[in-house]
Amino acid sequence: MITVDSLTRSYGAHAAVDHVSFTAEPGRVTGFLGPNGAGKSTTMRVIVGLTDPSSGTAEILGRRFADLPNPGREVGVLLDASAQHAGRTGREVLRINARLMGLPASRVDAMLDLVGLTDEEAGRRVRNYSLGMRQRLGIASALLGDPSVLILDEPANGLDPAGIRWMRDLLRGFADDGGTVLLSSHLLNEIEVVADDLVVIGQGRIVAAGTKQSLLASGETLVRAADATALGEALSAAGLTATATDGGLLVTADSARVGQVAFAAGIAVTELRAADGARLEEMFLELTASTSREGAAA
Ligand SMILES: Nc1ncnc2c1ncn2[C@@H]1O[C@H](COP(=O)(O)OP(=O)(O)OP(=O)(O)O)[C@@H](O)[C@H]1O
Repeated sequence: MITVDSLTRSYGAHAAVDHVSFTAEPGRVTGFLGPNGAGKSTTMRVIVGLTDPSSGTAEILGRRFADLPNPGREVGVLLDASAQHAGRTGREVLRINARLMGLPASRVDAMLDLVGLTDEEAGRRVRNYSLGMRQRLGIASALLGDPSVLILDEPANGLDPAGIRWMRDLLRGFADDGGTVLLSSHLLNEIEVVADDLVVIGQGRIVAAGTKQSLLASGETLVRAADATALGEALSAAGLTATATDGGLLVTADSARVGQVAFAAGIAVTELRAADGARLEEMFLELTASTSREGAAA
C-alpha cells in the first residue's frame, strides 16, 4: 500500500507537484499517467525518499521510506534503469545489492533467471547492456528483496514487444499475489492493458483518479448492423443520439438500452459493446489538454 497525501514539492516558485493525493492498493496495479514534466518522477522520488516534500506526506506500508527498517525487503524501486554502475557486471550489481540486504547469493541467480538474463549477459559490464537489458536488470534488483511493493518509473522504455509483454505479465502476477504496483508511463496503451487503477497527473495536479473501469466508462455504446440506416432511424425514433463512427454508430446510452431498441425494431446487430476502445487516450488528451505543452501552446 502506498499513500500520498496532499504532497507538494516546489522548486523556487514553481510547484512541480501540487497537493497530490492518491493511494496504490495491494493486489492492484496502479498506473500513474501524465505528459512530460507533469510531476510523475518527482512524486515517485518523494515516495522513495530521494527528494524531500515541501509539504504533505508519502508513505509506504504506513511509514515514510526513510523509516522502513530494511527498505529493499519492503519495496522494489526502479526509477532510472541507466543509473546502474556502468563498470560492474549485471551479476555484480545484484550480488552487491543482495549482500546489502542480507540475502543469500542464490537469490541473485533466481532473479537473473526470472528476468531472462543469461549467464553470459550477467557476466557483461552494464555499459555494454542495451536499454532493455538494463530494464531487466533494474527489475531484478527491484525484486531481489522479495518486496510487497513495486515502484517503477517508465519500466517499458527500451523493451521490445516481447519484453513489454513479459513485463506486463510479471507485474500482473506480482499484483495477483497481493503485491502493490505503482507504475508510471506516458505510454497510454501500455498502462491501459495492465493497470487496475489510474491516477492521471497534469502540471503537478491530479486531474483524474479511480478504477480503470470507472474512468473508461463513457456511458456510450458502439453498435454495428448490416442495415446501419435502419438502425440509425430506430435509435433516433427511440430518442437516442447516435453518431456515425468507423462503420458503426456511437450511441449515448448503455449497451442494454441500445440492444433493446435494435431488437424491438427487428434489426440484427453485428456488434454491440461499451465504447471504450480509444477512450483512455481521448480522456488523457482531454484531461491534460489544458496542462500539456501542446495544449498550452494552442
Ligand atoms: N531538481 C529540479 N529542479 C527544478 N525543477 C525540477 C527539478 N526536478 C523536476 N523539476 C521540474 O518539475 C516538473 C515535473 O518534472 P518531473 O520530472 O517530475 O515530470 P515527469 O512527469 O516525470 O515528466 P517526464 O515524463 O518528462 O519524465 C518539471 O517542470 C521539471 O522541470
